[in-house]
Amino acid sequence: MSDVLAELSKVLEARKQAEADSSYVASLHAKGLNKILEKVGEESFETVIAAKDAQASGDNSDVIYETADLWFHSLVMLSHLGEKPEAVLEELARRFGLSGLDEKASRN
Ligand SMILES: N=c1c2ncn([C@@H]3O[C@H](COP(=O)(O)OP(=O)(O)OP(=O)(O)O)[C@@H](O)[C@H]3O)c2ncn1[C@@H]1O[C@H](COP(=O)(O)O)[C@@H](O)[C@H]1O
Repeated sequence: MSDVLAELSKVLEARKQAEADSSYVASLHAKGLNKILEKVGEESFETVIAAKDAQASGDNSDVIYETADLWFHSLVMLSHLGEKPEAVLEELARRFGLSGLDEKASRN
């Protein structure tokens, strides 16, 4: 796992015990899963818009910023559910070498 992801994961874990008025992450946990999912949905939408704008303008800076917001809120969601980012990385690692088309065919 990247150092950044590992470091952020540690901070997110610690924030589950923090006071809501001193931490944005703690305030999301205090508001509950629905609020966290609302943020994931909002950031997904903003990422899609930023990608369309990037295609038109040739400038990727906003799509990088919005993708960081999306990844961050997805990590808060996993943390709220008691999961670590390693679980997602392990799932991606499991898929190495498995073509998406072959995987889809195996389900049909
Ligand atoms: N990476 C992030 C991060 N990315 C985005 N955000 C926050 O996520 C929010 C994004 O929401 P929006 O863009 O919708 O802005 P908004 O309108 O203020 O949001 P709402 O009022 O709708 O909640 C902003 O408040 C950002 O500051 C983050 N907040 C925290 N982190 C990391 O989490 C750590 C712990 O943060 P605290 O819990 O606040 O100490 C920090 O040290 C950072 O490493």
